Amino acid sequence: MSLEVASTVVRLTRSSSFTHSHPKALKPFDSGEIKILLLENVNQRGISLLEKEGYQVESIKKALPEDVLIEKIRDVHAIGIRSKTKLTKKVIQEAKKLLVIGCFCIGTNQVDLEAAANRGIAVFNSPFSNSRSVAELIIAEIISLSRQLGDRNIELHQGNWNKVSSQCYEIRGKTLGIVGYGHIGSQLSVLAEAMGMTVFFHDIIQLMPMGTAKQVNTLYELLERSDFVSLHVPETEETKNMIGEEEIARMKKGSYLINASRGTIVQIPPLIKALQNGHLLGAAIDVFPKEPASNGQFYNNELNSWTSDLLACKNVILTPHIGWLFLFSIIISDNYLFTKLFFNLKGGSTEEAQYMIGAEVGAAIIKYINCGTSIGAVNFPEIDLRAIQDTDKTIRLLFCHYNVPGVLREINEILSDHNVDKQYSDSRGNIAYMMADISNVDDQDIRKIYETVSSNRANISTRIVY
Ligand SMILES: NC(=O)c1ccc[n+]([C@@H]2O[C@H](COP(=O)([O-])OP(=O)(O)OC[C@H]3O[C@@H](n4cnc5c(N)ncnc54)[C@H](O)[C@@H]3O)[C@@H](O)[C@H]2O)c1
Ligand SMILES: O=C(O)[C@H](O)COP(=O)(O)O
Repeated sequence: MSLEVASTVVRLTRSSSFTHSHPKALKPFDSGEIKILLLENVNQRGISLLEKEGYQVESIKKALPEDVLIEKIRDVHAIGIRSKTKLTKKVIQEAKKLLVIGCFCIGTNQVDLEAAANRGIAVFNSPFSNSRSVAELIIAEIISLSRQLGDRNIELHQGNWNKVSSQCYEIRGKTLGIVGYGHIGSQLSVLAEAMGMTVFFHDIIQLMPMGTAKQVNTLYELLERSDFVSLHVPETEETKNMIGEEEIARMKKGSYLINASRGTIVQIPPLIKALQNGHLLGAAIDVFPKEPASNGQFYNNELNSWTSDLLACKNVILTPHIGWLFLFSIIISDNYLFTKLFFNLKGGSTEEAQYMIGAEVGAAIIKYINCGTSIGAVNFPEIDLRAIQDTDKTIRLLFCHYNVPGVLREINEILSDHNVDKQYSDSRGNIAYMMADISNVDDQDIRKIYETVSSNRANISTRIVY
């Protein structure tokens, strides 16, 4: 079998018995050939799962610059990233062997999802493994802002005893406005109500409120009614620059803004102005338009031109995109509140969230490579079939193609000499994906099926697992 075919073929472990039918454990045709690149310090759980499959796994702790990424991605069948790695159309076009992208996080805005789908590359993420951790951080920030904890902490670390109660409040009875009432927003809603807050939320879809929370019709209505505004929308064309001068002006005088969603949602210069002139009493910002690729002394005006102005504002909590992490301790750096995080080895939510993400996304990558299962993909038709039983000579054809009329008839004509045990097909936009389990296929027929299907006019990618 040629390398080209081999790399698109996965072998099933065959059982010796026909009488006791069991699902076949799928194994890569030559697992040593499946190369996986993991970036941005993916959790060990994910690494171990992939290594256990026999894949060649390279794990790098940071995000890579585009030129290095392009060099590396050419050679791999799967890539695992987090929020910093930009998989643009340009990068994806270079990824000639890539089958699957695993986002070991919630957000998928860093990937050109359409470009990936057009190349037959499925993208998976972990939609809610870290939602609770973000919601808990927001509660900590609401209390910290309300009591000016960040500033008091900085002052005392500098030897300055400044016991004040002016403009420090309880959060009980205050109003929280949540923009984006998905996994995180709704968790936050429950926690905030338990702390005695009144919750309003705004979302583009009608959603069932948790507890006694109320959905409001417009963003402006939410901004005008809330003492605290917390943003939990994904980055989309509609949410970019969502909170600017006009929106901040609509916020109540003396209110607070919290952003742990994406750095492009809030325009920082008008926020700085509102903090300087006292319209807002404080802000907590976890995400920034530009973020460094790795840890280090990178948070300065070179990164974002307004950084020093933001650092100079009172009652501003700045954290390095750690919404999902468990806030373990707070220390002071030279001139601003800097949160130092420790992975909580005694069972804090950090380890839990990252372990769950590693397990979930790692498993999705394996199932896609070995079985073709695309359930949970964010850019791709979602299909699966029952496991192949241990009958001999059954293969699974995985055919990703453009959604054009007549293609399935053409493919089924190719398969008509064989017995199609089961078949499933679905489409999403112009991309369609078909899975077919075909029994009684001889070894030489596998190549023939692969070659005829992959040369179909609508072919994007064809794989066979057996
Ligand atoms: N800081 C962090 O470490 C961290 C961690 C996890 C997630 N995030 C970010 O938080 C975002 C939200 O996460 P989630 O899991 O709650 O997502 P989700 O998809 O469950 O919920 C997002 C909600 O926003 C709504 N929405 C979309 N566009 C909107 C708009 N224009 N106006 C109002 N509502 C809109 C959606 O309908 C949905 O209900 C993620 O996309 C990610 O970017 C950040
Ligand atoms: O999208 C997410 O899950 C968060 O923004 C966290 O991203 P990270 O894994 O890069 O920290």
